[in-house]
This record gives sequence, structure tokens and C-alpha cells, in this order.
Amino acid sequence: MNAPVSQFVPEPPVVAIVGATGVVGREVLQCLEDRGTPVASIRLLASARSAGQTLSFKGAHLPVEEVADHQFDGVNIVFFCAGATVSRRYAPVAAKAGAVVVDNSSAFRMDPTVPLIVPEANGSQIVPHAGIIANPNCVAAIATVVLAALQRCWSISRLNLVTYQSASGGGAAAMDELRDATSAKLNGDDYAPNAMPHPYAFNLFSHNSDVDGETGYNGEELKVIEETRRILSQPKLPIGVTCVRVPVLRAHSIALSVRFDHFVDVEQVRARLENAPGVRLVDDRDSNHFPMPSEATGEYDVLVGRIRRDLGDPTGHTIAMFICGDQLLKGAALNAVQIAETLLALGAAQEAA
Ligand SMILES: NC(=O)C1=CN([C@@H]2O[C@H](COP(=O)(O)OP(=O)(O)OC[C@H]3O[C@@H](n4cnc5c(N)ncnc54)[C@H](OP(=O)(O)O)[C@@H]3O)[C@@H](O)[C@H]2O)C=CC1
Ligand SMILES: N[C@@H](CC(=O)OP(=O)(O)O)C(=O)O
Repeated sequence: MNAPVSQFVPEPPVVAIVGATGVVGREVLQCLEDRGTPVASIRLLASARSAGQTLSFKGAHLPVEEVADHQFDGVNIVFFCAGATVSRRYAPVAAKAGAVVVDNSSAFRMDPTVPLIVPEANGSQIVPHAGIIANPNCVAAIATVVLAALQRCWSISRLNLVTYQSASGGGAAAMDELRDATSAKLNGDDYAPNAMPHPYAFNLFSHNSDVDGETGYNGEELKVIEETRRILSQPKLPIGVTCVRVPVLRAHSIALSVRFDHFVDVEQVRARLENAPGVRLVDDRDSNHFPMPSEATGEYDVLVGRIRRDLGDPTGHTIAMFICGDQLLKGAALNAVQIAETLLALGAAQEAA
């Protein structure tokens, strides 16, 4: 699939966001502004439904236009945030026009010619002239920030994850549904689920992706397994995972058990994570204060705590922990912007050489 563009990304680049009106697209725009990422100009693209709207960037009101092939002419970096179907249709067009594509969808993540990147884990795999770079599934992205830090010290032999995924993982429509269904329930009104398959207010349910009839795993779980293996470069790593949708508006949580090849001291794990890039320790046993979605929301770092030996493994080789990350940021927009910033740094280094 990948036909790498030949030139380096210039600084400041011309940027486009496809799906700019969605929850991820809006966060990409906000991240670019908040981080002061160099940008020459920005083209905001979405479906015909949103053409004519405006979004604000650094105090200016920028128009949203309908995506079309010609919109990628002269663009250096395109963030795709509009789902796999749109990425499959337009990402090759953008790459062919000379842009580097940072794709938030699942369309190309398992294509061996497309790098699948979490900068803290495998950022060194970013090549300055890649045509398409894939941004992972949000659970895989958040988990691998923590796992890569551990993997650099100790070899990992097995993983088990249980997720508690927020409405924001389902996009703007799922967030609206959680708000509206909760308000209806509190008012004693009926509410028919629409964006989600089950009642969302004061309830939780197995992740809303399709279930594979043979394995019993749903699509989200299979993505977490495949993508985590790929990012960690451990293609056969045994991983068990159960993904659950919970009535939290924003930020995903993960109960994670990591089995190592040998005995690892809990304090060493804590010390390692305390100094890991993109990670913040929230691990206060005395006050029972551990990671929570309410405290992860809006944060760039992944919060980690409840670090303890997993008593379910009689060998003592397994460490359990609890993680919360704002998946609209580290699981999507922030990760994508970090990839773009790395491309700019590589281009600048090349120019200086
Ligand atoms: N939400 C999350 O936590 C994460 C999401 N992702 C990925 O990011 C992508 C976007 O998700 P999210 O922001 O949550 O979704 P939203 O539903 O909030 O937004 C979807 C966006 O895509 C646009 N869009 C839809 N159809 C088309 C089309 N035919 N042509 C052009 N634009 C279109 C919409 O535009 P319009 O307003 O005009 O309808 C809107 O801007 C998906 O690929 C998702 O898998 C990845 C990691 C995490
Ligand atoms: N992982 C998101 C859904 C999503 O956007 O997944 P992906 O980017 O892997 O298609 C969720 O919470 O449901």
C-alpha cells in the first residue's frame, strides 16, 4: 500500500485534517494549537454535511470544506480522523499528491508496509518520507506507552487486559447518547438506544464492535491483541483481553496484568514507571488514590497505579496495575501530532546535515 513520498516534510508544513468536525479531529486541531506545533496553514475537511461550518484555530475562524481529491494538492501532512472507509478512499490520494498521511483509523494498521507508531514505544520506526503512518487503536496506544517502558527493562511473556472504555471512544454520537440517555433516565423518560446497541445510562456492556463467531472475541479485542503485538515487536505474545463500554464520558481505563519471564520486584516496576516518558504515577495506597478517568481527562500523560504483585499467578512473575488515559489525546490526537512533530524534527535534522 505504501508508496513513500520522496521529499522531507518542510517546516512549517501545510496541514489538512479530514474529519475535522469529529471528536478526534477537533482534538487534533486543539493539540496543534496548544503545543505550538509549527503550521503554515490548515485545511479543514469533512463530509458535505459540515461544509460551511467554521472551527477556531489560534483565534481565527477557519472554514470546513467537503473532502475531495483536489483538496490534498500542496498539503504536506494530512491527519485522517473520519473512519476506515474514508481513509481507504482518500489516504492513497493524499499520499500520491506528496503528503505524509497520519491515519487514525484501522484501515492500514496491519499493513506490513505501513508503520504503526506510538512514539514512546517505537518512535524510532518513523521514517521521514513514509507515505502513510498508522496511529493505533486507543487501548493499544495507551497500554503500550506503559508496556514499552517495562519491556525495555524486562522481557514480557504474557498480558491480560480488562478495559473500561468511555463513550468518547464511540465518537460524538456516543457521547451525546450518554448525556441524553442519562438525562432521560433521571427524568423518568424513555430513551431508545441509537448510537449504542444497549441502554447506556447507569449500565455497562460488552464492547459494541462485532463478535467473531469462532473465537468469541469482539473486533476491539482482536485489534488490541494484534496491534499491541505489532507495536511491541512480539508477534506471538499471548494476550487475553476483555473490552467493556462503561458510562464514563471521556478517558479509557485498563486493568492490566503483565507476566515477565522471571521474578521482578514491585518497587523496581514502580521506579521504572515513575521515570517513563508519557507516564504519570498515581499510586497512593494510604489515601486509596489511584488512576481515574476524571483525572486523566485532558491530560497528555497516561496515569498508572495500583502496582502490585498479581496473586493469581503462583509463580509470582506477574505484576498487576491500573491505567487511565485520555484516548482522545494519547489514544488518538496527541499521538498523531507527536508523529507529525517527529517528522518535522527529522526533516529539520536532514536539512541541517
Ligand atoms: N474516538 C476515539 O477515541 C478514537 C477514534 N479513532 C478513530 O478516529 C476516527 C474518527 O473518530 P471520531 O472522531 O470518534 O468520530 P466522530 O463520529 O466524532 O467524527 C467523525 C468525523 O468524520 C467525518 N466524516 C464522516 N463521514 C465522512 C465522509 N464520508 N467524508 C468525509 N468526512 C466524513 C465527520 O464529518 P461530518 O461532521 O461532516 O459528519 C466527522 O468529522 C475513526 O477512524 C476512529 O476509529 C481512533 C482512536 C480513538
Ligand atoms: N477504540 C475505540 C473505537 C475506535 O475508534 O477504535 P479504532 O480506532 O481502533 O477503530 C472505542 O473505544 O471504541
